[in-house]
Amino acid sequence: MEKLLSYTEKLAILAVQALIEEAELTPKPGLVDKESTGSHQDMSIELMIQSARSIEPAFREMAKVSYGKVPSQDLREEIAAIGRQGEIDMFQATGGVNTHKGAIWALGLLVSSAAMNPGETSLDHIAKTAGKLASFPDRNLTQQITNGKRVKEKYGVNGALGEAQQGFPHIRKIALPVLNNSRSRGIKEDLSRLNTLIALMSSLDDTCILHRGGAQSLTTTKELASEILLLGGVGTKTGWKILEELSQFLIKCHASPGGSADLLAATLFLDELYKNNKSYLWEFKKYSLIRK
Ligand SMILES: CC(C)(COP(=O)(O)OP(=O)(O)OC[C@H]1O[C@@H](n2cnc3c(N)ncnc32)[C@H](O)[C@@H]1O)[C@@H](O)C(=O)NCCC(=O)NCCS
Ligand SMILES: Nc1ncnc2c1ncn2[C@@H]1O[C@H](COP(=O)(O)OP(=O)(O)OP(=O)(O)O)[C@@H](O)[C@H]1O
Repeated sequence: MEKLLSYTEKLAILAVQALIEEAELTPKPGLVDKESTGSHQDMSIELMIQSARSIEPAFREMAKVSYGKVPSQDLREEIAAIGRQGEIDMFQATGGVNTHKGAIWALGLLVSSAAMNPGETSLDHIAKTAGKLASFPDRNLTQQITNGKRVKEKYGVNGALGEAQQGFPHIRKIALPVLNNSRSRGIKEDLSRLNTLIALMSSLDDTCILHRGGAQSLTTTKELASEILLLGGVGTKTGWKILEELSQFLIKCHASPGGSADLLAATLFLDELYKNNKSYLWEFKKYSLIRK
């Protein structure tokens, strides 16, 4: 019982920590960071941190109800109800500002999956299990029109729901490989994380960008982000110059890569989870040996 509580509690702490680390990563184009509020007039770094902390009880609850289970319709509905309460807590903490709706969705599913698979070190498996859970229908879905729904229909993109249902391919195939590759090339941690965000932005059909800036903003964002990667990343002089251009561009069209920011936070969560689960397994083996 003690082990169960400490593992699920830890998942919630790791998720909040990932959100805070994403918010604090500076600079980030169009997003709230320690030096700028990007394209967001109603947010600040303090608000982002307050918001992240307000979601911890929801993550803890999601982890608790998911522990040792497998994806099912019942669990999908339980997690959705907790997620919706998490959104209410977030809006209460921020005075009605949407700081982390997309993040609650992505991280909530991944926290649930990590709890379903205690000690699992295959991040692929964790992301795909989260995808299976997200694929059960949301039978309590409200008819409320969201920005995401509006642009998904208009531009025919998958958005946050599709990304999750496919098992988070942008995290598995782009973000985690870029993060690890940047680190192994000796690039500083902050720049490695920034390269990861840029890689996500070069490919994601981010409904946040679409709804504020339209199709041309998304195309230009992807082009500039791809150019940074082709130039060797943000650590190069020319890559950094294009990063500045990308930031100015996003601010000019009031657009923000909120979906990529959510997936960066989710990537940082999985990266820490991997380290945690490796030592969790080791502790578990040690404990079994002592018992024997
Ligand atoms: C699926 C969600 C995100 C609603 O999505 P919708 O498309 O209606 O868009 P909405 O504009 O409300 O929010 C979308 C947010 O997702 C992020 N996002 C945008 N594009 C993408 C993308 N391509 N991939 C991932 N995330 C994205 C952004 O942060 C954006 O703000 C979610 O809020 C939801 O359905 N919640 C119900 C509660 C639930 O089921 N929770 C379960 C797990 S917590
Ligand atoms: N550092 C960050 N800065 C800004 N947004 C972030 C950050 N990290 C994550 N996000 C995500 O971006 C989303 C907010 O984007 P946005 O303000 O465009 O949403 P909206 O409420 O749909 O739009 P609008 O404010 O135009 O009505 C949040 O759901 C959140 O998950």
